[in-house]
Amino acid sequence: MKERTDVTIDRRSFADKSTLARELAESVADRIRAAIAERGSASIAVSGGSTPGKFFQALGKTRDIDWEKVVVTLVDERWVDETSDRSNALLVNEKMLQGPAATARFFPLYSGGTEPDAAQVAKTNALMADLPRPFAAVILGMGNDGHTASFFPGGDTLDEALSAEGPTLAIRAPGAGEPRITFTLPRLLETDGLYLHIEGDEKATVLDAALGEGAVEDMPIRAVLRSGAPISVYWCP
Ligand SMILES: O=C(O)[C@H](O)[C@@H](O)[C@H](O)[C@H](O)COP(=O)(O)O
Repeated sequence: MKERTDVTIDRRSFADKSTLARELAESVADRIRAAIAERGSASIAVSGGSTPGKFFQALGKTRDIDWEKVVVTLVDERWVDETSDRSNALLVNEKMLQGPAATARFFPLYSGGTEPDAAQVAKTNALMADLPRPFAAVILGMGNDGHTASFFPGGDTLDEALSAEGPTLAIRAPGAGEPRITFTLPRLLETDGLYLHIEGDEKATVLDAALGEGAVEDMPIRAVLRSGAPISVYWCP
């Protein structure tokens, strides 16, 4: 397993958060432009949380992208509406979909109500039927417990999340706070470019542990790292 991950993981280190944000935005912008040139449109799926704000701002300011042909969605979402400061959609709207990127379309994962029950998830999945496929870029984050997207240790639908076509499903986990909705792993791997954006020494240590031996259930990001899909890790202190 180690040999296989070594050849597919490209680890890049940057001096600081601003440099990382700029370089990641440039790489994702290249993917978006290439997808539009090849397929006429582009979709990207981004992570929420505390890490990606600067990257969102850098990407959203990029002028030489035909943003009207771009659909932005999230790899996962907390089941809260956009008035909540826990909303990943709110973060994307405030940080990325301003200025040049304001003409992009945003496909939310949250579809209303207090619980992601079957009817609500079906609504989200119906919307995602219009998402350009494959993704031009998928940008993952990682928690210190080894989760990525909403693939949490102890997640009640973790097995399905890592194997089903989806495109999305509900998941609840002790470490997740609210109930969540997440794209499934097979669907996230349908991408021209797969990125992992992490910052700080603690997360570098967590990634090293995830690259070692151990169960996927303990650190679900292992499912991504062991998938054989090429992944670019963007890290800075
Ligand atoms: O909604 C979310 O919480 C995310 O999409 C999640 O998967 C995130 O990427 C990690 O939890 C890292 O979060 P931080 O950037 O806050 O450390």
